[in-house]
Amino acid sequence: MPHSLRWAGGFVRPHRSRLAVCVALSLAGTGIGLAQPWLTKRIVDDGLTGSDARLLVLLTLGMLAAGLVSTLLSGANRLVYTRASAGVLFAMREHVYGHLQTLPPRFYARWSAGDVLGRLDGDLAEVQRFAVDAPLSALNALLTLAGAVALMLLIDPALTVIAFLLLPAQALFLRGTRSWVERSARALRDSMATLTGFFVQRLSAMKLIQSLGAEGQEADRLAALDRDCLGQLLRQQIVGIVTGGVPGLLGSAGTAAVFLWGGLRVIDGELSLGALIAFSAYLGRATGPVQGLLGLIVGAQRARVSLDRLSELLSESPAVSRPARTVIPACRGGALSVEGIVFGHGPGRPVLDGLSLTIPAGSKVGLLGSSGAGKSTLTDLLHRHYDPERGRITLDGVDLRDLDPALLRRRVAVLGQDAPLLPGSIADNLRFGLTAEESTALDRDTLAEAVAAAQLSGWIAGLPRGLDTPVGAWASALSGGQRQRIALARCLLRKPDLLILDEPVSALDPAAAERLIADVDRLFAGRTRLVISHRGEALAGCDTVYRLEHGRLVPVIQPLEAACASQ
Ligand SMILES: Nc1ncnc2c1ncn2[C@@H]1O[C@H](COP(=O)(O)OP(=O)(O)OP(=O)(O)O)[C@@H](O)[C@H]1O
Repeated sequence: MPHSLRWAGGFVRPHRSRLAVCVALSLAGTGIGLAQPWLTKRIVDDGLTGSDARLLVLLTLGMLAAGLVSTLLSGANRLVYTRASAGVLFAMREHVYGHLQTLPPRFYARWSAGDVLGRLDGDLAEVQRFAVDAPLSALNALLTLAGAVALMLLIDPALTVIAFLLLPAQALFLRGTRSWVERSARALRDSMATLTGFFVQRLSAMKLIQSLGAEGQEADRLAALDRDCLGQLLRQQIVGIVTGGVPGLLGSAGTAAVFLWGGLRVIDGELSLGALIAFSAYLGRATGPVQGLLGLIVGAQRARVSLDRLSELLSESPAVSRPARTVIPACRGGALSVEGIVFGHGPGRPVLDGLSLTIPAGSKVGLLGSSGAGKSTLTDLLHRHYDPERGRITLDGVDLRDLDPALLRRRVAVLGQDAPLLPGSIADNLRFGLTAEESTALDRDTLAEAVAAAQLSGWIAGLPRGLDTPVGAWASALSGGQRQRIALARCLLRKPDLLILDEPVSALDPAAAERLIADVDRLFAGRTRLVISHRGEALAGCDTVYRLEHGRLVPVIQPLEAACASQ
């Protein structure tokens, strides 16, 4: 927790001056607010009782002016506060998203999108609220309380002691409910994350749900999740009612005691009526800050749960580290050398076990392997999502560990089987990943050339907005072949030294597959290519073909058709 609080504090610090302005504005507002009961006392005791009409007018005008200034101050305060608190939230979110971008595919295989989203959204907001609001509210409450208590002491010290006699009991009660509050907050957060996860998964699998006629079951599943979430919400409300209600009741008991004791003293003539009215008004002013301070105890307990949930996300570490000093390769031919690498997804279970592979610059090498043999794992290592446990991989003679990962991924392009696109236009997808300068330098003619080379010109010419046609949120309006070809054009624009084709034709019919491979061979002729596929047509024309077996590569010497058929 202290570590997590320090983490949250780091985002609040840059907004210190804005928050100080908020404190100053709210203190000024509080000061003006505190003058009001005093004005009331003067109106009752001096204006009314003393029958002084001129003083009465002056005091009521003073009250009006105080109200106006207080409204202006509170408006300005809200604007400055929103700027600071939104700034903190966005900075925290950018930090967590930045961290998520460093995590390996293994993380995304293990964590559900809903769970990550729940932490990125609800938990971050909870922490931000607490990190910004707690110090402000505590300071505000303490100062308001100090002002109100000072004035209450001035009016009647004994009555002040009576008013706050039950305060320790209120604080002790809230400390005692801590684990209950934390359990209910965590259960609610988990339940909401499950609901978010449900929508994320189901929306992307809607076609499958419809094709399997599973709409009814899915509606039932959602209703069950809703019921669980409702149960947690009600539980949270009960926690809120109890943790707010019991201290509130104790506070009311204090107020009742003030009226009883103070009233008796007014009857005995030991206290003026105006003094009791002013005292009770200050007590009213003090009740808010007291409840606010007590509420902070519960807020801290809830924020602790969210901080813990965020810490779990932030403690996930990247699988690879950036080199202390990056090496710039002397040449850029795309020669690849894999030297006896060992790698597994869990301890003692190597997927690649002493695998070696040499691809001379400019050659085309094929790779066969049954499902689960480790082909995608090898691709992930070549793109440095992971480092081998033993052995090394070099590109143009430089260990991948010594290359800037961003530069490596520019030089090694992967054309995978599902070619995902991002929301935006076709042109946006083609430019995706280029730096701002590269993107600006990329004119429409170059884009059109890449599109023509990837055999997309005819299709794009028929689209109403050409290259600016949006591909849709999940690009589901495009065929697998169209997505593949957009991805191919994108690869072309990046001019990689090594192109890895990981099951590039699995979504295509044989004729389309043959055309795509012929186009790749034409467009990337002379560049280094590693083609991973079960299909003979993808491996045709390879200089060498290997089979991945038991974590190692063996050269395929039999004819390709026979080798593919045996997969
Ligand atoms: N994130 C992961 N965590 C644990 N095990 C994993 C993970 N990713 C892959 N594996 C396991 O590693 C082995 C190799 O998987 P990989 O995806 O590399 O195989 P593949 O040859 O590409 O298979 P396919 O042709 O079916 O895509 C499999 O047994 C797989 O279950």
